[in-house]
Amino acid sequence: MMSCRCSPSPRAFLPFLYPSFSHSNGLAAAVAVGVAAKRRSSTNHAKSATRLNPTPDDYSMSSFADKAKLTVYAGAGGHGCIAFLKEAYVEEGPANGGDGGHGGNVYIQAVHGETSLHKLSRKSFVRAGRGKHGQGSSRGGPRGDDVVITVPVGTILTELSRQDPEADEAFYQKTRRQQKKAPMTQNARDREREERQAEAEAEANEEEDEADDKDREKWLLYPGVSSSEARRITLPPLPIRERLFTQPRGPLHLDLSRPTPRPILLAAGGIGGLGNPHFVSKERPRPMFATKGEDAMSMQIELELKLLADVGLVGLPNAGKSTLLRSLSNSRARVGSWAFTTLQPNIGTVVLDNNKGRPKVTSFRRQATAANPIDPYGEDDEPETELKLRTSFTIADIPGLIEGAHLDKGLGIEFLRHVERAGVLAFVIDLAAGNAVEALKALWNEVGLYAQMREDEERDRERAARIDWRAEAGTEQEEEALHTDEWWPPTKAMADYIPTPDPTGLHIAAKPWFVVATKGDLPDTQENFKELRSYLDSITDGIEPHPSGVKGAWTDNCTAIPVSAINGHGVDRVVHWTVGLLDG
Ligand SMILES: Nc1nc2c(ncn2[C@@H]2O[C@H](COP(=O)(O)OP(=O)(O)OP(=O)(O)O)[C@@H](O)[C@H]2O)c(=O)[nH]1
Ligand SMILES: [Mg+2]
Repeated sequence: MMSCRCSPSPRAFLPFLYPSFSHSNGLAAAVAVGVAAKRRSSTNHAKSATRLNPTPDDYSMSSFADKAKLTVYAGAGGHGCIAFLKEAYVEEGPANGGDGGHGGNVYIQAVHGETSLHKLSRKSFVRAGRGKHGQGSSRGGPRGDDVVITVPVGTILTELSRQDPEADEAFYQKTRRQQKKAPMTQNARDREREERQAEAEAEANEEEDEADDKDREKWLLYPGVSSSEARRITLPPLPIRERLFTQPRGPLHLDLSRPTPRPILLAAGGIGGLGNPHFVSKERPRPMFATKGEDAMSMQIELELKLLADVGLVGLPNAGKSTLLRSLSNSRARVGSWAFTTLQPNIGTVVLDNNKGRPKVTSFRRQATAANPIDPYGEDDEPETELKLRTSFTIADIPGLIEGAHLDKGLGIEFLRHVERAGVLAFVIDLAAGNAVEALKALWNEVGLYAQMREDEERDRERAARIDWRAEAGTEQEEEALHTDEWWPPTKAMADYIPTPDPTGLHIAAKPWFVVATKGDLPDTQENFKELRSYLDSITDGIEPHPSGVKGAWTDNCTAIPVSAINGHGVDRVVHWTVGLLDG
């Protein structure tokens, strides 16, 4: 049996959270001195294992991945069929080849319940089903199966590149038409030009042949047709057809920060080919050809998950973040008395009234109204919202930051992107591990540098998006397409649009924040706390600048809450304070 290493009374652990005990009670003071003598580090692993002071192997393992790169393939269309009715006494039956089925689509949907991209990160591609070929007796091929990629809420999709045979074809046809028009505008009197025209025509003829060959590739001929017969067959012009679903224009950038009620189309399936009955005419009662199905389009995408928690815990390694998360929620985050115990982010849910003694906190959150549930393309910046009673909030605990994290020291600052979207930041500072003010400044410095880096990246991305590579950009066709295409909002005319950049770092520094001064049970921490609190007061009063140095940052009410997470003391104040900040 394990010996009880717990102090019999909480007083010994709380020299300043409950200062009256340590001063009025001589015994408690003596115990506190004893504890101080035993303490080598600021950690507390000399106590018996409890839920808040677990053994390092008492944690729930979760597979977590926050990035995935995938190639998505839409389904290709099935080929049309060349068939004729065969019946007794009907010698040459009419054409009855069925059409090919359309290819399946690839969709993406953000859902609650998914928490990680780990399943997708193990895949390199996602493929929708291809349309089946048409068959005789006018049997059309069934459509290919659609695929829905489900991702956690908070995923950002960025399109890296795409191969779209239909867009390539449209581009090719367009350049062909332009080349055909060009000779007509030649000046007939200019001999030199005439010569060049002749040359151009010869070239054009060659190209025409090539084009014919290209068009021929899109046809299927009856297998019984010999090659000499095949050459003699005159094929009708290729029918102009549209995909069943309109392919959204690229490059896509979707911020799935809310659940999407319906899947969003990423890659539209190819069109199925036409069976031979479509080409029956007076002159050609038995067409020996059908069209092939369209090749599938493919797209390379990058998925990046930014966890969507209401509160983000930021702290140095070993500060006590995971213990705090455990004390606030049912989380089973790993706790250990060494740096970098936490290697992957943990999310915990704080239930506001769990009927287990936590005082009921009434809080309201804004959420999109049912009438205006989601705008997946981020066009609608200010969706209509309604107030809903908040029953819980979520906290993200991430690996500890060290000084120089922006230089990729420690685990780097990659994980900060998970707290970047949090409504409130809570800086967890170990009162027993050196000067708390210095620790807070160091943390804010790293957060500020990270914010700058992200803003630079974002600006580069926007700049790249401003270059419109499409062939039809700014032309009549584009205008037309914009009006007929209801699904996809018009692309922003970016060339003359220069976004006014936010002051550097402000998107994080503008968030409300507070400090959780933890390990308050350890002795000699009171002075440190006092200094921290007076520093925070002077920030609120405008005497000291914001610790990140960013101008215009949030300094409305900077405070520090002393807690002893390991004993669960003071954590209710953290809940109340957080809710106050979240409600704004
Ligand atoms: N005395 C005391 N010890 C604490 C308290 N909170 C955490 N600890 C101890 O501090 C050590 C580190 O705690 P963790 O919660 O793992 O710290 P962390 O910030 O998550 O660490 P990393 O994940 O490595 O960044 C553990 O040994 C805890 O038992 C506290 O309030 N009082
Ligand atoms: Mg941890």
